[in-house]
Amino acid sequence: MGKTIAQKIFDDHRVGTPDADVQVIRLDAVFCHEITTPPAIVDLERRGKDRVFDASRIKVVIDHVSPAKDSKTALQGKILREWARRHAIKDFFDIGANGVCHAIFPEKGFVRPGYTVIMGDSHTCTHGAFGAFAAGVGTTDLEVGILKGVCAFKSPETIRINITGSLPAGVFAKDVILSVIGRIGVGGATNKVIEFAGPVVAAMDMESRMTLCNMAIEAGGTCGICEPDRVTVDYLWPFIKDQYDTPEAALADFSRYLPDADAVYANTIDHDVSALTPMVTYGYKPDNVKPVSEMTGTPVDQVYIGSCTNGRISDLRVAAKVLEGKQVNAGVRAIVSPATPKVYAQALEEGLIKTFMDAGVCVTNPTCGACLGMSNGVLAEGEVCASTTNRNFNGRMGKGGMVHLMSPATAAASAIAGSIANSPLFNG
Ligand SMILES: CC(C)[C@H](C(=O)O)[C@@H](O)C(=O)O
Ligand code: SF4
Repeated sequence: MGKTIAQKIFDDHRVGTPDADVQVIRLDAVFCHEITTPPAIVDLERRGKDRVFDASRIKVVIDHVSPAKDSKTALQGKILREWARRHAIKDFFDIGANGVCHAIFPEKGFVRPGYTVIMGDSHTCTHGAFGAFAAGVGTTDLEVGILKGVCAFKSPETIRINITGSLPAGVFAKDVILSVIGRIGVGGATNKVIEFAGPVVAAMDMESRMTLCNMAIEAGGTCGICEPDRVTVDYLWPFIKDQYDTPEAALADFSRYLPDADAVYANTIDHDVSALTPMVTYGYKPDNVKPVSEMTGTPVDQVYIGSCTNGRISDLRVAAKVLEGKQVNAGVRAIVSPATPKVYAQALEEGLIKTFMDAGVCVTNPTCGACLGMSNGVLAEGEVCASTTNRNFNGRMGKGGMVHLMSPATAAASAIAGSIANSPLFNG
């Protein structure tokens, strides 16, 4: 019987019985940030188990509230910092070098096709864009992962979503994933892996694939996975060139993880995007999705462009293209948070930061901050935010605040209009 990508990865990493419903797998990497790792560290210390399975496989960042905004967040950073130092964890990214976890770890080349990765963060699914199995876990699993380098998962069932047709101009990966979630619902992939495939995904760059996989969890998915291909190899080449003679050799190696033609899926969905228009959410669930044209004119108080979904350089380029020579509406405050220092530096070099500043946008340091309503742009009661993030839960960006999820192009256009608006990049 043929196998899916996740099944092949599990086959490579399984410790113990292959047929068990719950399978224990070896971990290639454990990622950590300052919100969920400190409780695991404190508990491990309390139990006399302050050890790590392999310091070189643990990657750590302070990203959610950075710089610290109060004594509580300062303490979270301190616990993580001291732990990383104590265990000689080399890959630790602190103020000045830190960025949003799901942007900075791929950028550093920490994720490879076939890898298994866990993190105490629900959007760990992002890393599946590289053909890896990457899942968010709770404190107990994180502790076991840190200590022993293994994690238990139910045998992965997979939904295959073939993105077919061709993407119209001005319609982006964010619109695709919003339309997919709108179609299958917030529970549509519960406890399943989503394989994103088809010609549209094959034509996407790695950043767009990360945007797709990032929101797999918003449909309940454990992980979103893309097939490793030449695009994956080219992105990773600087990090793997010592391991392989040629990119072709790397590709041949990674193709071990391609799904078999007769792989067995829980469900296969063909999702044609040829007639897709820019999408936006309207309620408090990520599957409350409509075309932007049906929400045009909805007033917004704040526009936020950033996060692990859409804070990468390609996102900033699109936003800057829309904002070039324009002004942010007087009734709106607009915030851009480049996701990593590298993204920030690149945006500076390309003049994107100047474009944002000239338009009246506030550019912050790389951090999650506003995305989860913790700092750098928290909404007041009753306020509305047009946002490139991934969650529109009630109060997500501030108690009593409303969030509309959209692409960077739509967010930038909404900043200019002062209300939800289609970008001029889309001429539908
Ligand atoms: C803080 C962390 C636990 C949380 C998550 O797991 O997703 C955060 O990143 C979020 O997006 O809400
Ligand atoms: S940017 Fe937002 S969604 Fe992503 S990890 Fe940070 S808080 Fe979570």
